[in-house]
This record gives sequence, structure tokens and C-alpha cells, in this order.
Amino acid sequence: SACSSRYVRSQLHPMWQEPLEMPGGERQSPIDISLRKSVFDPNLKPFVTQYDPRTCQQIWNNGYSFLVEYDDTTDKSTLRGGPLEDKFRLCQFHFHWGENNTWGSEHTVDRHLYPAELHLVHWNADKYALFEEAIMEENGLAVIGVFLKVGKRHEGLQKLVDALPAVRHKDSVVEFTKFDPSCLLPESMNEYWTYAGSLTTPPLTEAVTWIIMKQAIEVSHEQLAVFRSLLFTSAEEEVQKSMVNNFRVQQPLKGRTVRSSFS
Ligand SMILES: COc1ccc(C[C@@]2(O)NC(=S)NC2=O)c(OC)c1
Ligand SMILES: [Zn+2]
Repeated sequence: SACSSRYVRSQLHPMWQEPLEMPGGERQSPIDISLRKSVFDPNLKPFVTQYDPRTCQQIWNNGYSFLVEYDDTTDKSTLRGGPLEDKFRLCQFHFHWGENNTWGSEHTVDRHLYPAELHLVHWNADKYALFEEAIMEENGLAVIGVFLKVGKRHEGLQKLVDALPAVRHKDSVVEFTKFDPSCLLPESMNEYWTYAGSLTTPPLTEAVTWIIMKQAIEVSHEQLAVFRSLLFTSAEEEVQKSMVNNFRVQQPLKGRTVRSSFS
């Protein structure tokens, strides 16, 4: 799909080091969400996702995470409402995780770390024709962030976990169809935080309206362990490196306000 463009391939490599600053970065991600500093906004509506599982296409190990990619050439899988003015198309989702259950998420809540974080990536199809355009614009992307915590096995996630060994190495791709990502959303959809931020890997463009769900989803320890069995490295490389700790260090708030949809 468009969002797995050649551009993304060229931009991503796991061991890029901080501080890879976006010049003049005023709205970088991820951040810590401070409960006492966030501001309840009663005008924030619930957001609406309409995902068609038939748009699910493949899983790709891009050497930094694994992406589940959707056909984003039509409006079959969309996100609207919440803090958003426009209609956004789902193009991919991916995760960030740690080497153990102590850390792994990119965002934190009052400094609380989760073992992993899901990002559902959408681009503004009302204003732009392609994902590649949208990533360069300040209202171009909307990403739903969902925290993962260790608990009972997540039945919906298991289909994805079972496919991961087929994409163990960087640049491997496997067909993956009929997956409805709404099974990865928490029950309470109307409690979230939202703020203006950025991509968390190069090109770090400040194009993202973040929607971070308050309620985490539960996954089992064994399911997270399969995430950690993936590799940053391709099959040809001699030294294999486990794909773990693929999260960015937190960035300064620089005066931004995090709004909450709940009081
Ligand atoms: C060229 O376009 C890109 C490049 C990287 C990413 C991945 C990421 O940086 N963005 C988020 S969100 N988490 C990440 O790791 C991307 O995702 C929308 C789009
Ligand atoms: Zn991400």
C-alpha cells in the first residue's frame, strides 16, 4: 500500500541514534502524558473507526518494527471524529516494545511505562491524494496509540502473532488478510488524550494528531515474547539482532497542551 512506500524503506534503519533532531522541532513525539497538566475538553467527540478487514494485505518487517499494511486506495477503512476535522484513511499499524515487560511503550502516563504500544496510522484523505504527501503536512496524519499490558491472552492478536515467524528477518513480507484491527481497540473508546506531535522515527515530520487511548489492552507474556523473536537484521547478515527496544526517547513538551476527552 502507499504507506509502505520506497521512501519509508529508505528512511528506516533500527540503529539510528538520538539526537536525530527535527530542525526547530517544536512538536516532537513521544511525550509523557501528565494527568494533572492535561486539560479536559468537553467539545471532544467520540471518534469513529470503520475498518473493512478485506483491505488488509500483508505484514512486512521493515527492520525497525513489523507493519500490517492496508489497501488505502479507497475510503473502505477510515477514522473520523474525535479531535479530527477531516476523514482519515487507515494505511498501516505497527507496534513498539521492549526487551522485557518493564518498558517498551513510546508514550507514558505520569511516567508509567507499558511493555508495548500499538500505532494505528491514518492519513488525511480529504486534503491529500497520497500518504507520501500527507506525512509532510501538519494535519496530514492521525495515529491512534493503544498501550499493551501483560495479562490474559488476546485472542484477536493471536492470528497476527502466529504469522510473525514468517517475517522474522528484515525486509521479509508475508500475505496477511481479513484482519479487523478494531479488535485491538479497548472497550472504552471515548476516553483518550490528544495532542499535536510527530513521527517517532525519521523523517520525524510534525504531521501527527495523536489520539492516545486511556484504557490499555491485555496481551499475554507469551504473545509479547513472539514480538521479541523478530530480528532487526536481514537473513544475509552474520550477526542477528533481536528486534527489541524499538521506541524513541521522550521529547520536550515545548508548551503544548494535552487535551483529554474525559474529566
Ligand atoms: C515516511 O513515513 C513514515 C516513516 C516512519 C513511520 C513510522 C513511525 O515513525 N511513525 C509512527 S506513528 N511510529 C513510527 O515508528 C511512519 O509511520 C506513520 C511514516
Ligand atoms: Zn509507531
